[in-house]
Amino acid sequence: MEGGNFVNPLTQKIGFIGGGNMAKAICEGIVSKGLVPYGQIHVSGPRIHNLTWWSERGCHATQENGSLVENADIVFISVKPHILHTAIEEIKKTHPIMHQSKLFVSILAGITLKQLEHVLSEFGGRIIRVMPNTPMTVGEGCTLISPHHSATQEDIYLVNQILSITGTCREIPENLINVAGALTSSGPAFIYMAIEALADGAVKMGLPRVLASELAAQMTLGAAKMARDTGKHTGRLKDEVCSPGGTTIQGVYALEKGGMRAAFMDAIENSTKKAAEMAGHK
Ligand SMILES: NC(=O)C1=CN([C@@H]2O[C@H](COP(=O)(O)OP(=O)(O)OC[C@H]3O[C@@H](n4cnc5c(N)ncnc54)[C@H](O)[C@@H]3O)[C@@H](O)[C@H]2O)C=CC1
Ligand SMILES: O=C(O)[C@@H]1CCC=N1
Repeated sequence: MEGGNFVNPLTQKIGFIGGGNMAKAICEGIVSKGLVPYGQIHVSGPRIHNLTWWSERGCHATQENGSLVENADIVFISVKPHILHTAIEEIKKTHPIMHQSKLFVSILAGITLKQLEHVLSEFGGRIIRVMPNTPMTVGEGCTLISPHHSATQEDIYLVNQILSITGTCREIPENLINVAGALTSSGPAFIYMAIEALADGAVKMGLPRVLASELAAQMTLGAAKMARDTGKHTGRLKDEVCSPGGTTIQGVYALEKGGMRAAFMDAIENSTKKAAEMAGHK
């Protein structure tokens, strides 16, 4: 699903168990597009003073994961994967029974639908596993979604609606979510490193830092749009930049000599393997 211009605001209350980087990115993305106001967003975390980012904006913050789940219609589980059990146990302690069936959306790397089903079984809720990325803060997210069989068509539509307003949202078989997530969710870190390294090179050659960083980011944005929108193979786009005996091919040679392609491939392999390890699969 692609984000469109017309926004039909949601009436549902959206909750986040864990108010860290990724939860903030989703919150910023959906509020800035007008899908929900801050006042319709709930968040929980172990220390209330760590939730000031949320309360300052008018979101409802609580230290109790149980009351968060009770108050929200859709619950994004957005803690670190190793905190999942603790966070869910905290709900059970204060709210062993939920009076309404909830929609749980896990953004946890590695954790499978089977594991989520097991952990959340007592709540009888519907479950969707997603893999978002932080660029949704600026409306250019790339989210993957793998619904559990407990999720209804309405649930899937709703979660698609929420996540596609901040970029794209693509349904994917669960067996591909670790590798696709390595590309889309970890990938931004790899690209930031590339942007930083390119800017460093320009600084080394005398360009002021601020200008180098700004130009590197804008250039990357343009190159990404070319790769996405022209329909041309990236190899052809590269060839169109490389004049015979020109400047660019000298840089291409340096990257090939430095093993740039193999390094990026290794990065995706390592991140994919780590996601499987997090689920307990070696
Ligand atoms: N950061 C990213 O780019 C992406 C992260 N994810 C996933 O999102 C999840 C969160 O990652 P980040 O936001 O980066 O981490 P983070 O460390 O910024 O956020 C985690 C939050 O959980 C809170 N927390 C800790 N214990 C808790 C508990 N018992 N109950 C409720 N909240 C608790 C922490 O105070 C913190 O605010 C992870 O599972 C990660 O795999 C997925 C895609 C991208
Ligand atoms: O590094 C991580 O584990 C998380 C999941 C994908 C992006 N950040």
